[in-house]
Amino acid sequence: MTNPMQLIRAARPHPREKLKGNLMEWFHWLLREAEIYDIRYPVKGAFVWRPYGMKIRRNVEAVIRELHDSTGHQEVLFPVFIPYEFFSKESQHIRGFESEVFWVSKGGEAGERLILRPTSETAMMPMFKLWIQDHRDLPLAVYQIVSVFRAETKMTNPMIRVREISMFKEAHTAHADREDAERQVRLAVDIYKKIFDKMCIPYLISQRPEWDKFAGAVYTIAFDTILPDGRTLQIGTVHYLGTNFSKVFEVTYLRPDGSHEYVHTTSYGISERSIAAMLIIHGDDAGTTIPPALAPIQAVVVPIIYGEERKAVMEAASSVAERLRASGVRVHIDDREDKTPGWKFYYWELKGVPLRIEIGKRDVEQRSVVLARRDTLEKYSVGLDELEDAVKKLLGEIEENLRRSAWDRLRSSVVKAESLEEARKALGEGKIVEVPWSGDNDCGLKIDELLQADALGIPMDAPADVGGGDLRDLACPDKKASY
Ligand SMILES: Nc1ncnc2c1ncn2[C@@H]1O[C@H](COS(=O)(=O)NC(=O)[C@@H](N)CS)[C@@H](O)[C@H]1O
Repeated sequence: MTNPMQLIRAARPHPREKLKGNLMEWFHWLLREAEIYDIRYPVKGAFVWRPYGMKIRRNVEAVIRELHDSTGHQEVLFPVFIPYEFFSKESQHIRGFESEVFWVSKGGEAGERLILRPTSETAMMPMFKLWIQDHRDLPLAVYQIVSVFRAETKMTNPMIRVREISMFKEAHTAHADREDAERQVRLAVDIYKKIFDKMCIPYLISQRPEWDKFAGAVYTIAFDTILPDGRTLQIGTVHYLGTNFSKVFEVTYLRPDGSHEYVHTTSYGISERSIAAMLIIHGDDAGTTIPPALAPIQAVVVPIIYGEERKAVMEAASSVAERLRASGVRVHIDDREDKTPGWKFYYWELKGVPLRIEIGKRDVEQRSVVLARRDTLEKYSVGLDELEDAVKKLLGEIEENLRRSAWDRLRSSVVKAESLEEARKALGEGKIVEVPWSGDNDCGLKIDELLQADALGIPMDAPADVGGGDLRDLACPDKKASY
């Protein structure tokens, strides 16, 4: 049998030059031109999801729901209003969010002070108190995918830093003790790895330093990715909250020995920022490539028609689309008569459709089709008999290539430094630098200051006490000869 797939155009991926210029200018161009999201809505930090964007978002939500529903989480829906007296109970939490809450200024009962949830720990705790009586009610794990509201003081940025976070998946869990709560933390980290792996987003996992953890948390584990301009983006966080919230909300459970104990809680969140990361990381000068698992259209059929053979070509195109649909591929035929094939190629590349199927008169005669990959731009000629297998094989290769090349780029952005000079040089080259740290906070802050950089935290694949290396005194030069 002849090789079912003949390579007819070698790989020559689109350049990524425009992303290196002004990344956010490119990103806003993509959102507008690919009709994903409209940033013209006249409220600061609030934006519109257009139909194509909504389809991408629903696919991401489906992955998030599946991974939560299959690991013991129950989906709930809480009110958007939180009484201020609830919100202000946990001192660290209120300090961390006070300046960012939206207030309901009218419509509440006389004197009732309501805020719009910035996150829902203080909305859920009073209900956990009602739902949890004894150890048999634990562990409790709920999640919701809702809008939350933060009057971000920093500059807002479409889909990345918004004031109505409209795809905020927040999970909240309660446990009998720290050990079980930390089991949940490890489960949450694993769920986030799976979500980002599906989105082909590479990540660094670190435990945030004390001075940069979530307000009210005992500790925060964060997923960061690295954008083409070298900036890091926090795309998900997992918090162990200890009994900080259960104490102030008096959420206890009856133990078998008759004593009452405070529950230990966790919370973990991800938002539309992860979709922004996916679109940017797989972006290029012609648009983006949406990983097949999340692509609203996985294969777009473009009939190549010049003149009278329209009927034969369109019949072949419909038959190819039907066969692929029947095999579970999300496929679309672009049969617009007022657009040329070239225009259509550009249009669907912009929207990130991972695979294009071209069918012309010659293909009909030879009973073959042309498959064009969006990521490498390679083109193959495939016999109709091999259609479904070839399409599925290529979609798998595209996903694998997107993931691997994104990880390669991330790994090449992180270097270890053994001296202050090395660290400074690497930072100057836009790298992420890993330096040994004693774990002492003052030292950590001093390292930030000396290097004029913000610490992401302790790499999670390293033990918590990352001490070691002679840079541990870096931040405390008075204790040691300076460099
Ligand atoms: N203004 C924002 N716009 C878009 N995404 C945001 C914004 N603020 C936070 N996020 C995303 O939401 C995730 C969770 O937010 S958080 O503040 O870190 N954590 C919480 O709110 C916890 N209650 C867990 S649900 C962050 O990791 C970040 O990826």
